[in-house]
Amino acid sequence: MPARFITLEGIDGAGKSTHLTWLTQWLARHAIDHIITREPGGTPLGEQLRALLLHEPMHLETEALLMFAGRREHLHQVIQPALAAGRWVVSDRFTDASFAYQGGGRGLSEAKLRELEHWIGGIQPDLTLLFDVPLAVSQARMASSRQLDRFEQEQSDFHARVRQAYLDRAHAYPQRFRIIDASRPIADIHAELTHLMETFIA
Ligand SMILES: Nc1ncnc2c1ncn2[C@@H]1O[C@H](COP(=O)(O)OP(=O)(O)OP(=O)(O)O)[C@@H](O)[C@H]1O
Ligand SMILES: Cc1cn([C@H]2C[C@H](O)[C@@H](COP(=O)(O)O)O2)c(=O)[nH]c1=O
Repeated sequence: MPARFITLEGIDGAGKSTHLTWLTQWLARHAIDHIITREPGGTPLGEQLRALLLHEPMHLETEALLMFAGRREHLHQVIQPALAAGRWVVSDRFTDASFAYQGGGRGLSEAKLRELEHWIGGIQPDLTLLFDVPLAVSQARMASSRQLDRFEQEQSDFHARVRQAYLDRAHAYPQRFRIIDASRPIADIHAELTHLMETFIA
């Protein structure tokens, strides 16, 4: 089976981390050699950029450039070598997050985002799991979590635009996106993921 590149996306508090744990166990049960990584982050430099991006105020274009700078390094150091070695890569967020947050959320033009994507030689995931929840659900989940970062602290209209941008991308790229209603009980979501992953590897 060729190595596959899978990404997990969704607004903050949608449940990505919860389902990433499940997916890691599913891959291990199927003896699929894989790595788990994340954005922003995934490399030592990327993790330093993550700390800045999540906590330091900055211009929108600086934010977008740093997201893509970290992604360039991530592709070069981690993602492409793993795929070339036959290992699956699962990334907690990737380029779709820039289109959703810097594009939909903050209003950076799609043309600029596409240019950055092209510039770093961005690849497309084979499968993108979009965990979709209404805002009220994500906000209730975030309320019970740790200290909120710069993105999580944004107003609800920001998160509404991010959600809509994700859904628009999912509809624009139906061949790789799967929209998962993540407002359901965790067991129901994992049953759907089981079916989805079995179909994906068939
Ligand atoms: N389907 C669900 N039903 C009920 N609670 C859930 C569900 N999914 C996740 N949760 C809970 O919601 C909280 C947030 O989940 P999680 O950390 O997985 O979200 P996340 O999308 O990864 O957030 P972030 O990206 O901000 O880390 C956790 O307490 C988790 O247990
Ligand atoms: C890759 C990427 C991420 N973001 C934002 C989205 C989240 O609010 C944070 C990361 O936090 P998480 O708990 O790891 O989900 O970063 C972004 O705005 N643009 C991006 O390209």
